[in-house]
Amino acid sequence: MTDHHTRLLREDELRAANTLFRAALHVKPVEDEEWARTAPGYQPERTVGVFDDALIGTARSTDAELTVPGGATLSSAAVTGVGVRADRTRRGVLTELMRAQFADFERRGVVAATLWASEGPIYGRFGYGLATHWRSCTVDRRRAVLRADVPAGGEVRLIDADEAREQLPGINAGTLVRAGMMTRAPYWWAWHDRGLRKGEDPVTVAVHHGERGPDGYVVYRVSRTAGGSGVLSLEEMHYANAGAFAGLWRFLLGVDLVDEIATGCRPVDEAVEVLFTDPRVCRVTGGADETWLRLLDVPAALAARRWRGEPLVAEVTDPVLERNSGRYRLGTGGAERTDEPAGMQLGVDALAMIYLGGWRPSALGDVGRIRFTGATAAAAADDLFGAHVAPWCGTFF
Ligand SMILES: CC(=O)SCCNC(=O)CCNC(=O)[C@H](O)C(C)(C)COP(=O)(O)OP(=O)(O)OC[C@H]1O[C@@H](n2cnc3c(N)ncnc32)[C@H](O)[C@@H]1OP(=O)(O)O
Repeated sequence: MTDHHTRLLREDELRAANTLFRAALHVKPVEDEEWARTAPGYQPERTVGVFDDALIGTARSTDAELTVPGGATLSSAAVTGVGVRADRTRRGVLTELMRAQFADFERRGVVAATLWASEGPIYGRFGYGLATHWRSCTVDRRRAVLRADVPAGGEVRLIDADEAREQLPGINAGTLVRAGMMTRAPYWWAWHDRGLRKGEDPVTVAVHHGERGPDGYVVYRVSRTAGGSGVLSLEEMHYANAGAFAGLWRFLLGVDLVDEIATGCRPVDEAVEVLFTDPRVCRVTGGADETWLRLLDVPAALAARRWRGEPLVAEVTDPVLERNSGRYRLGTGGAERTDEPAGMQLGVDALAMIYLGGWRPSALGDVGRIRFTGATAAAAADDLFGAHVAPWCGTFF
């Protein structure tokens, strides 16, 4: 790119960035009242802009801690709000935004970045890899009968938007048990609060109380057609334990005037159908990629996660952040740089795909994304990177 400059935006420029982003998504600008509710969702010093004679591109992030296999967390950035003016696309503005963000993340010691991609081909070239997935189901509520062995769960109580603002951050923080889950900054909760207070259908928040207090919640809307059939759409369900999961489902099945419960974006291995005497009352309705992950500091990321099985040397190539390229010995003792010969060779985007356990390394080997040397390397990599639980973020940003 020529004739441009890139910098962090000032507070009085954030609304223009929001308008630009919305226009890039073909959505009209927010009104004044809505902007007052939107602005608190912008973390200061985290919105980048590219200018020529005006603002032509923007991207922002919020700080988060990302859970990795084994339960440790990484300092991370949740990237969103990426947009380039329609008359300035395909001339390197996004590339410049990514460069500026990566430089800022490096300065601040951020180890990983995640995002929800609007389109699949955009972010791989910058080293992001598709790391987590979701699936959605519809439960036929009138036919659904819980099995006798499903835990009873505790009491479920409705709370209003003010109580939700106060209580949900604490409850959510106790539920981040899966790899791929992230802490939510106050800026994220400001955005969530806005969502609770707008829209045609009322939003309901219900909290589960277990033996040790609040340990899960659901956020949902119910829409009813003129013919009278009702659909309960789950916007969020988070729980810290099996009792809360069962207790929340028991509550949802009891909500009146509902024919179907649409789960929204859930973990691919969440055993919803197994709750019911007839698993077929739960129909899988969709699935897609959830978050993309960029490992910005590969040595720190590899050192943080748990490894199982026999050691293996991985040779990583990172054309964008060259400092990450090199060989790493991975094993139960940890991860460290080495000169030993490699058993697997892969790009940093493929490393991001397998890092949280969302893909088997051997499956990526089958399609040419990872090269293995030696008869046992693929199986060893599957053991090393294997996760017992499917990674899932569960936070939209
Ligand atoms: C995390 C989020 O916020 S997701 C939301 C992302 N934003 C949107 O989808 C809004 C609509 N789209 C846009 O604003 C822009 O088209 C962007 C941000 C996706 C891309 O911005 P651009 O400035 O055009 O990207 P840039 O010119 O740097 O492209 C770099 C490369 O990516 C490719 N590329 C960029 N966008 C796309 C795309 N949507 N599909 C396929 N390839 C793409 C370009 O062709 C280019 O490839 P090349 O280097 O081989 O020529």
